[in-house]
Amino acid sequence: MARSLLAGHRLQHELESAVDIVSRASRMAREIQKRYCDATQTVGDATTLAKADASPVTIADLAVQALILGELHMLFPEDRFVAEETSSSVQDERMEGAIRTWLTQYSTRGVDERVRDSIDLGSDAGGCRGRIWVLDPVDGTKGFLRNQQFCIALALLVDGLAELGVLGCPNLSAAQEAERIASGYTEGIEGEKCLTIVNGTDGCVFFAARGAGAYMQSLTDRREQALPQQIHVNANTDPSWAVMAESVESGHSSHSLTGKMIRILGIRQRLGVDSQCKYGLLSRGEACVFLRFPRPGYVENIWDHAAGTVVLTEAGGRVTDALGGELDFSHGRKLPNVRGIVATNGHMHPAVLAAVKHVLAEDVTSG
Ligand SMILES: Nc1ncnc2c1ncn2[C@@H]1O[C@H](COP(=O)(O)O)[C@@H](OP(=O)(O)O)[C@H]1O
Ligand SMILES: [Mg+2]
Repeated sequence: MARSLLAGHRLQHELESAVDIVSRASRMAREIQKRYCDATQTVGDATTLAKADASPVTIADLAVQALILGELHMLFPEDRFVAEETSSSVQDERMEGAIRTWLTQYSTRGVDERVRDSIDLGSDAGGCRGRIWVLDPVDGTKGFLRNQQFCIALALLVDGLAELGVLGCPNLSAAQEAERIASGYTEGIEGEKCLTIVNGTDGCVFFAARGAGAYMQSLTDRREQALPQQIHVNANTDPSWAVMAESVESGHSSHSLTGKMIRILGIRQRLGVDSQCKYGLLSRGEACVFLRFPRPGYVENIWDHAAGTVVLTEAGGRVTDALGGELDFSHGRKLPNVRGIVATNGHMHPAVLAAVKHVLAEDVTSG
């Protein structure tokens, strides 16, 4: 696995451990999803509750956070953690018991007795000093509840710099071309295709270390199919071939703005995918552009981009804000002063930034 690929790398042990833990957490989350979620969005009562911001939080978020932070803390006791959930979302003893049952099956290091403590390890303020693991336990919670794509995203910051990134994508097949189908997630204009991805049977995990490349391996139990392979962005600059990935949820990213941007570029294929799976898709060459434009005033969380940024950058791509500035994960739990996320295969970055700038300027004038 990561062992042979990164032999001698100074963060080899960290990356190997992270890939192992995220892979187990991904299998666990997929099993929880299979059990509780269906395509009609009916979700078992015991698994869903509303946080103050009304986003759905499931047993999966909490169990994944407890598993990953609990195990990393045992391995690297001096390290700090920034993660999305807190133990205040563990409603009652029954829910805690359910989480513990899942951990007993998927943890190899016995974190099951300390569910709440493990979850609350993730409350660090972040910043520019020391080693900080950054976790989104279930990124794309809405996709999870629709029984579609979601992702377990883990990064390691060292003195504010994102050094490692791991993306566990339980429903994204490791096959180079994930099966796509037409989707009504957004309305395109005539001649535009709006697509989404069909759940695969194996799932995959992406991982990267700064300076050492990006890799992907299948989450299948079949060892011969689980060998890691190095991945690269595609070299495409032809818009007629290009695919733009974006959020399924228009509340997370304006489909109207991204539509205007791709029309300037001449891109005709839009791919709606939840979570940081989008960074993975660009990293293995299946999409050229990922655009994200939340409502003005929305401030991004570092756990929504840190892992994806390392993977895509190491695969040869670029990630910036709408003005072309690098994302800076050293300011705490948030990414302040970032308007829009622009990720590309690198080759298309200048053209995409120009189109983004044009549309945003028009938006301000008309707005
Ligand atoms: N109003 C909003 N605008 C932009 N992003 C939002 C949002 N509400 C939630 N999000 C973020 O968008 C992420 C999902 O992005 P995507 O649409 O690409 O799947 C969510 O991650 P979680 O699902 O981990 O909460 C959450 O952090
Ligand atoms: Mg998220």
